[in-house]
Amino acid sequence: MNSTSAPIVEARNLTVDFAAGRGMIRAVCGVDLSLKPGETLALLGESGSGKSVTLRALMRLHPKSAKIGGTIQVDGEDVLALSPSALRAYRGKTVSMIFQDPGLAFDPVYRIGDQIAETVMRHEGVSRAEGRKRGLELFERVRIPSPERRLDNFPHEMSGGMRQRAMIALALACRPKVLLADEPTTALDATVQIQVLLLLRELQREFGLAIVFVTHDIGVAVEIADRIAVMYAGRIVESGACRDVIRNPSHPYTRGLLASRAHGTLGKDERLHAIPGSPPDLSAPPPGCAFGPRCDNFIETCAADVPPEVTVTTGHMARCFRLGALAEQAEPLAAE
Ligand SMILES: Nc1ncnc2c1ncn2[C@@H]1O[C@H](COP(=O)(O)OP(=O)(O)OP(=O)(O)O)[C@@H](O)[C@H]1O
Repeated sequence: MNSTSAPIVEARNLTVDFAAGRGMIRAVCGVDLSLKPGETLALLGESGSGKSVTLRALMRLHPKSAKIGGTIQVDGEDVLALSPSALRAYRGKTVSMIFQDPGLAFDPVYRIGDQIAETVMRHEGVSRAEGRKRGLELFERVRIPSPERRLDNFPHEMSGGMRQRAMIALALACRPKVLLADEPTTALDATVQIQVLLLLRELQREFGLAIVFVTHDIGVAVEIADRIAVMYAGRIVESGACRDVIRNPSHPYTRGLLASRAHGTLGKDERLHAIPGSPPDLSAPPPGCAFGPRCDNFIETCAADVPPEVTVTTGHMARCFRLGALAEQAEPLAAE
C-alpha cells in the first residue's frame, strides 16, 4: 500500500433511508469512509448494523425506493451522479463485488467460463476467444485445479470453496480497482475460509486492489484488514488501524465484540452473546448514543446527544462520551 497516495474511495456523510410502514428507517447515518489503493478496510458489526447497505451504496446497488444522501467519490467519479451507461462501466471495471453466496454472482444455467468471457466481452469489446483466455488466466491465478476443464463447469458442479474462487475470478475479470466483499468467507469451513482470505491478500498485492470487506467476525477482520471501521446502528462508532483498534479498543461496543470473540469461535447466530441486549429498532432508535441502552458505562449525557468523533490516537477515533473514564479502566486485550 502506498501511504501517500490519494484515496480511491471516499464517502462523506453517507445516509441511506428506507421507507418502512408510515415512517423511514435510517439504515446508514452519516458514514465517512476513505480508502487508498492497495488498502483493505473491514466494516465490522453485528447483523443489521448497516454494513451491507453501505457496501451496496458504494456499488449503487441500493433499491430504487431507498433514499441516499451524502457523497461517494470512487477513482475520481461522482458515483451518485453516474448516468446508466457510466454506471454499467463503473460496475465491473472500476468496482466489483463478491458475496457470501456465489449464486448471486453466477447464473445457474450458463457455464462459468462463458459467464466470465461474456463479462470481459461486454466491458472491453474483445472476442469470445480473448474473453475465454482471460477466464483461463484468472482460474489459474485463483488456483482452481484443471482450470481449462473447470471453465466448462456449471456453478452447481463446483464445491463451495471452488465456487468462491470462481466468483473472485469473475469479479477480477475486468481488472477493477476496488473490490467490495460482503462476508465472502462466512459460509465456508475454517480451513477453506483461511485459504480464501490468503488468496484475497495475494491478489490485492498483485493487482493493487483496494478492498472493503464486510464481516461480523473480528477474527476475519484482523486477518484481512489494514484498517477496521466498527458499525453499530448505521454509524461508524470506532475506526483506526487494525492493530490500534485491537490493542486499544475504545468504544464499549468494540470491547464487547472483542470479549465475545475471546470466548472462542462463534457461529453466525450465537455471535455477540457477551453483549447483553440487542441492537435498536432502526424505525425508533433511542435518543443520543444508539448503544446507550446496552452499555455498562451509560450516563445521562449519552441519551442527550449523539457522541461526536473523539480522537484516541492519530488515525484512531471512537464515538463515545465516556472515553476518558473507559481509558482509566482499560485492561490490555490480547486478541491478536
Ligand atoms: N431493502 C430494504 N428495505 C428496508 N430495509 C432494509 C433494506 N435493506 C436493508 N434494510 C435494513 O437496513 C438495516 C441494515 O441492514 P444491513 O443488511 O446493512 O445490515 P448488515 O450489518 O449488513 O447485517 P447482515 O450481516 O445481517 O447483512 C437493517 O435494519 C435492514 O433491515
